[in-house]
Amino acid sequence: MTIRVTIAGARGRMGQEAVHTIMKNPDMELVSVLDYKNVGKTLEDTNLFPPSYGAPIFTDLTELYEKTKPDVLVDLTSPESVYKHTKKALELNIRPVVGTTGFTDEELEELTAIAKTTGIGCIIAPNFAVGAVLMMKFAQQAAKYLPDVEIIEMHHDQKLDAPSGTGMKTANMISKIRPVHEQGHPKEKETIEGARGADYDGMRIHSVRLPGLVAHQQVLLGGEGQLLTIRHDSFNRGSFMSGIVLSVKTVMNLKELVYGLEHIID
Ligand SMILES: NC(=O)C1=CN([C@@H]2O[C@H](COP(=O)(O)OP(=O)(O)OC[C@H]3O[C@@H](n4cnc5c(N)ncnc54)[C@H](OP(=O)(O)O)[C@@H]3O)[C@@H](O)[C@H]2O)C=CC1
Ligand SMILES: O=C(O)C1=N[C@H](C(=O)O)C[C@H](O)C1
Repeated sequence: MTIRVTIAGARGRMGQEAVHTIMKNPDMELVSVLDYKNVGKTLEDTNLFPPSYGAPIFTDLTELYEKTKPDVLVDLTSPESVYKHTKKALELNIRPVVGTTGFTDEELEELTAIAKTTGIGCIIAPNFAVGAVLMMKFAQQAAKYLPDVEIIEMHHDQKLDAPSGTGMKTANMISKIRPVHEQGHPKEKETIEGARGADYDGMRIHSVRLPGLVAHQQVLLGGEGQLLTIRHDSFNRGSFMSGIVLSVKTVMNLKELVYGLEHIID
């Protein structure tokens, strides 16, 4: 069976790469695009894609669903719009595969509840690169033995959210096995606010934004007389594409929300 896919965010850095990936996949068909520009036109009219890319562009997800009946919505947009898109897709019986980051814990809880009630599959993956998923899993394992952890995530300077979804997910995974405790000196004081980074259960997350970077993270685990560094680098957005393909295929057989690619690669 061919999986009918729609994409939100097709003009973006990730979206363009994902459009090519879906178009090349023999098991998938790109049936439409959700956007607020070029509405009523097709992807080829954006001048970003070859003439054969004829997927029609809609701004309203209900109309898009009625006219093109997608099985899956791949969302690669922005922290502002992703929650609304995901919720609406679940209500319309379209399975969301979400790469967009910036969800609050409350939003994730609410979407999990909606997916459970409706029985519609949904995958929210803060990082689709298999190496990044392994980095998070290895860091979680290591934190059992070295529970003093600092996370340094480094991204291109066009990124909207901080900390990154990957940084947040790493801290979340580690917090499941690491007892909450403050790190550093109990009397430490920041001379400049933010110097010690964001605080996640006592773990510090530092966000670097520079031109030239794509997506990189290192997890530092310190112990008496030793330091373990676990690092992952995405040098281009091709690194995320196999995770998107796997998610689109897997979500077809899910009946609940899965948060993180680690739950589906095993
Ligand atoms: N899970 C993963 O593995 C990865 C996740 N990401 C995440 O994916 C998201 C996108 O990243 P990136 O491609 O770099 O960002 P870009 O800004 O390059 O692309 C986002 C695109 O979405 C469009 N857009 C914004 N709002 C809407 C909307 N309501 N409907 C339709 N389209 C919309 C934007 O249009 P316009 O610019 O005109 O507003 C833009 O074209 C980010 O949250 C990022 O963190 C990125 C890489 C990997
Ligand atoms: O915005 C990006 O580029 C990326 N966003 C995701 C995140 O916030 O973790 C995934 C990857 O790091 C690239």
